Amino acid sequence: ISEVEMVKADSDVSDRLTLESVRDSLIRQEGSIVFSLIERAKFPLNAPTYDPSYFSMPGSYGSLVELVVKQTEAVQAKAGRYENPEEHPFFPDDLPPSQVPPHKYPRVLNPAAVFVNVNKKIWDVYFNKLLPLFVAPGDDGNYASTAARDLECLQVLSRRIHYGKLVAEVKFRDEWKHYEPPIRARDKKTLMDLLTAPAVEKAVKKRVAKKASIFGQEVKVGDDSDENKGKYKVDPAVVSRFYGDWVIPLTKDVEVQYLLRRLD
Ligand SMILES: C=C(O[C@@H]1C=C(C(=O)O)C=C[C@H]1O)C(=O)O
Repeated sequence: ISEVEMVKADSDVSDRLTLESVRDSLIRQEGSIVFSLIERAKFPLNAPTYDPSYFSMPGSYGSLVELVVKQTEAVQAKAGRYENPEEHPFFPDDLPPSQVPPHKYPRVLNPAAVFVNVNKKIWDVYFNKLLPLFVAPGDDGNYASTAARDLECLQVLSRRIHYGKLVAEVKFRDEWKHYEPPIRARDKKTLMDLLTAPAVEKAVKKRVAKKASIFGQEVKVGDDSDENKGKYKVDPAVVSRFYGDWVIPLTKDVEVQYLLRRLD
């Protein structure tokens, strides 16, 4: 493929970038998030996964979940994962460089987008606010599998929340005349008001609750009893509240942070 075709393909991608296409992607990602939470909820809390004193090995990894996340990110960094502007590591310091030939990702975002990473906050919110609400208390010893499920949840949440960069980019392109003055004035409040769509947020919260109730219901064959009605693998109300309290606000935080750098 020639350089000219490459460039053309690139501009096609940014031409296709619309608020609708970005919102469609966010809707699809809801399914991945709900499924990942359901997978994690197959295990109880398994507190030793998060306890730095549970194990020790050379190098300072902290807890088992930190070991799994740091080492997995190191492997994935070598495989080129973080060259993709849609991927964000939880432990960006000391990551090894990519070992694979560079892929030419379409340049859609302002290059300053790389400085926006809210994964520290996502880590804190996931382990301290969300996890205790949707997993059963207890310990079944499956710590490695538990950490693997946590990593999956963290990665899909991070992807969704950092999609705020793309959301902000389309909103800026559609209405740059409105966005430019508050960006120059570093007026976060006005930016937040401009990018907020209350009706969309309300629909998102309703839809994720519905997805959690559909994807997480017990499916029985040959049993007409209502015994399992209303029993879900992950409580739809918890998912909806988590979206409203954290996922949406963090996405908007990413949007504002990105917009503040949009004219750099
Ligand atoms: C993502 C968007 O921006 C804001 C954040 C939303 C979200 O995180 O779901 C929804 C609506 C907006 O308030 C959007 O407009 O779609």
